[in-house]
Amino acid sequence: MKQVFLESLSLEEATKVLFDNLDARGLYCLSSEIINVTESVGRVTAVPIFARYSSPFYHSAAMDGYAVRFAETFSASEASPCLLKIGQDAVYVDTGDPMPEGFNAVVMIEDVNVITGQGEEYIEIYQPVTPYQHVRTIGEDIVATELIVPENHKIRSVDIGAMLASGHTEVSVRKRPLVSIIPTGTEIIEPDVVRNRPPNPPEIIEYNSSVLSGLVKESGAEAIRFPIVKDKLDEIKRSISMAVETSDIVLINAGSGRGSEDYTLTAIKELGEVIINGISIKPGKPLIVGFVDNKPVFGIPGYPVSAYLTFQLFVKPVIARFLGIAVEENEKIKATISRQIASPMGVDEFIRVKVGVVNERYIATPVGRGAGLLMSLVRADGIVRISAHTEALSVGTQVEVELIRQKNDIKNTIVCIGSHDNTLDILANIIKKNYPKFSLSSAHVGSMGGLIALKRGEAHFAGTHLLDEQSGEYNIPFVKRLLSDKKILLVNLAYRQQGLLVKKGNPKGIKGFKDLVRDDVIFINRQGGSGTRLLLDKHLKDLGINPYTVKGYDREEYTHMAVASAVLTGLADTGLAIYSSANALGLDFIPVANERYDLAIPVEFVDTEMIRIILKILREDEEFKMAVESLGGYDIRDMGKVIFEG
Ligand SMILES: Nc1nc2c(c(=O)[nH]1)N[C@H]1C(S)=C(S)[C@@H](COP(=O)(O)OP(=O)(O)OC[C@H]3O[C@@H](n4cnc5c(N)ncnc54)[C@H](O)[C@@H]3O)O[C@H]1N2
Ligand code: MOO
Repeated sequence: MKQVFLESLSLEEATKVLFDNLDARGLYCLSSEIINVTESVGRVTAVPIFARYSSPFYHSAAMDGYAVRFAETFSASEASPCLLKIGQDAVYVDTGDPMPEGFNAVVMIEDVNVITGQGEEYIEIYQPVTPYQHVRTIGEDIVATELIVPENHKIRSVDIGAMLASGHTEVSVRKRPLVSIIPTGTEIIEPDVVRNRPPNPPEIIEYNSSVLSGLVKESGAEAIRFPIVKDKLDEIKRSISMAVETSDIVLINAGSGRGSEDYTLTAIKELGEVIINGISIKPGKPLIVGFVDNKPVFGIPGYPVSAYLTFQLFVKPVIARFLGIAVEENEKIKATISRQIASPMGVDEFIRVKVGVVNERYIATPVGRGAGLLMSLVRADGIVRISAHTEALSVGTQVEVELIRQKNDIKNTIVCIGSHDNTLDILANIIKKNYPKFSLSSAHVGSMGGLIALKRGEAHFAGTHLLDEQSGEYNIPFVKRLLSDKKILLVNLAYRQQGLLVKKGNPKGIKGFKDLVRDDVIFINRQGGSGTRLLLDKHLKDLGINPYTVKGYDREEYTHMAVASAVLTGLADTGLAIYSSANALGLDFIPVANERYDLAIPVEFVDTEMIRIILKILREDEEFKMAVESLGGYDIRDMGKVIFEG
C-alpha cells in the first residue's frame, strides 16, 4: 500500500501531542526496584534518602595528637606552660580515633613538648585550648535524619559515599526504561558479515541500532537490540508485538517513509494507534509515533542523522519522563556563522556545525547537510536550529549553537578553512597524537574561501593553491590583493601534482584537457573559488576551450576525494584532482601541473601555541613527513619554509 500524505506537525505541536498522549494514558515515572548502593551510580532515586546514622557517629580526633580537657589548659602561656600527665590528663590519639571518655579537645602533636620527670611523661602546652578544638563532633558531616538526596535525583559517586556513610546499603531507584530497537530493511546486513568479504550492492551495513543503543544508554535506559527484520509487514508486526511485551519503549528503525516497502505506519496502525505521522523538521521529517498496548512506539527514519535527531528530540524526553528526571540539556553558546545557509520556510532545520574560537569569537562553520551523512555528526561540535520562519542565515549572523562537545575542546580547536588537501587529515592526526589537548578542524571551502575567511577573522590559517594567470605565481598575488589590510605569512606545506583522474586502465583513452570536449567524456568539476577550478580554467583558456562545451563542467564537488570517488563510481569519466586522491582509490592519473600548496597564517597568530605547534610539525616531525610522502605525488622539499611575509 502506498501512502502519500504526511500531515506534518511543527516540532512544538508534535511534542505537545506526544506528551498529552502520555498524560492521557497515565504514563509517568516507571516503578522502582531496590539495588545495592554501591552499584547505583547513574541511577535515579525513587524515594528521598534520609540519613539513618550521623557521620561521624562518635566524637573523634581530627588530628594526630593528645586528647585533653580544655578547661585544664586555661592558664597555659609561653612563660608558664601547662603540664598534663600522659595517660591521666592527656591521651595520645590518631586522626579518626574516638575521643576518650571525658576528653573534649585535641592538641596537635607538633604543638606540644613531651617531657619526662620522675618516671612519668607529661606534655607541655603553651596556650589555652579551645573547646572541641581538632575534634570532629557527632554529626559534623551528616546528622541522622537529614536529607542526603531527594527523590528523582541522578545518583553520583559522591552521593553513593554519603548514602553508605549514613547507613544505607540498598537504595530504591527507578527501573531503567527498557527500549527495544528493531532495525528493518531487506538490504540491511549484520556488521559481522563484512568481516570476511566486502559488502555488495544493495547491502547496507547495519549501524543505526548501535548508534541508537548508545544514545539509549547515555539517556539512562537499557537497550535491547532485535534481529534485523525484512521489509515485510507481517514480520515487522510480529517484532513490534514481541517488543511491546518486554519493553517500555519501542523504536523501529527505517521504513518510516512512504515508499513501496515502508511498513512502519501500517504496522503501528494495525497493532495500535498512530498519533504523529510526519513533522516539519529537517532531517527527521518522516518520524512516526504511536502506541501499541499502551507502550510508545517510534518509527525512527532510516537516515542516520534523521535517526539521531528524532531520538534526541522525542525519545530522550520520554526516557527522562519515565525516569522522573528533566532532560539534560547541552550547553548553548552564541556564535558567528561563517557561511551563508539557505533553509526552506515552514521547516525547522537542524544544521551541524564545527565551532572554533578565533580572536575570542565563536565561529560556526556548517558541515555537510544531507540526512545520510553520519560523518556530519562525527565531525560536528554543535547543532544550529534554523526556525521554520527563517529563510536564510547570511554570513556573519549570530546564531545559537547547542554544543555536542566540551567547550574546552572547542577552545583548543585550531581552525583551518580553505582548500582541501589529504595531508590536512594526517596533520590533524599528528596534532591529536602528540598534543592531545589540541585538535585541527578543517572546513573545505576552496582556496579563495579560505583567504576570505582569514580576512573576516574566522580561521587561524588557510590552505591555498591559487595560480595567478598573469604572473604564473602561486598565492602571493592573491594574498596581496585580498588581504592587503592584514599581515600574512605564507608557509609552504608541499608541492603537489594535479592531474586528470581516470578509471584504472584509462578505458576512454583520455590524454589531456583536449579530450574534455569529446561527446563521450563526462567531467566532474570543483567548486568556483577552489584552486583546482582556477587551474582548470587557466588550462582551458590557454587551449581556447569554451568551458561550456565540457560536459559536466557545472557539476561541482568540494574535495579531491569526492572527485576521485565520482570517477571511481562511474558518475564521471574524469576530473581534476591531486595525485594522492587517485592513489587512495586506485585510479590512473594523467599529470598536468605541479603546484605549490601553502598555508596562509595571519602574523597575529604566529606566536600562539596553536600555530607554533603547526610550524613545529611541518619543520621537524619526521613521522608527518613520511606519512605525507607515502600518500604519493607530494614534494616536501620546502615544507615549513616561509615563502612570503607581508
Ligand atoms: N519520495 C520521497 N522519498 C523520501 C522522502 C520523501 O518525503 N519522499 N523522505 C526522505 C527522507 S526525509 C527520509 S529521512 C527517508 C526516510 O526513510 P525511511 O525511514 O523509510 O528509511 P529507508 O528508506 O528504509 O532507509 C533510508 C536509508 O537509511 C539507511 N538505513 C536504514 N536503516 C539503516 C540501519 N539500520 N543502519 C544503517 N543505515 C540504515 C540506509 O542508507 C537507507 O538507504 O526517506 C527519504 N525518501
Ligand atoms: O527529513 Mo529526512 O529525515 O531529511 O532525512
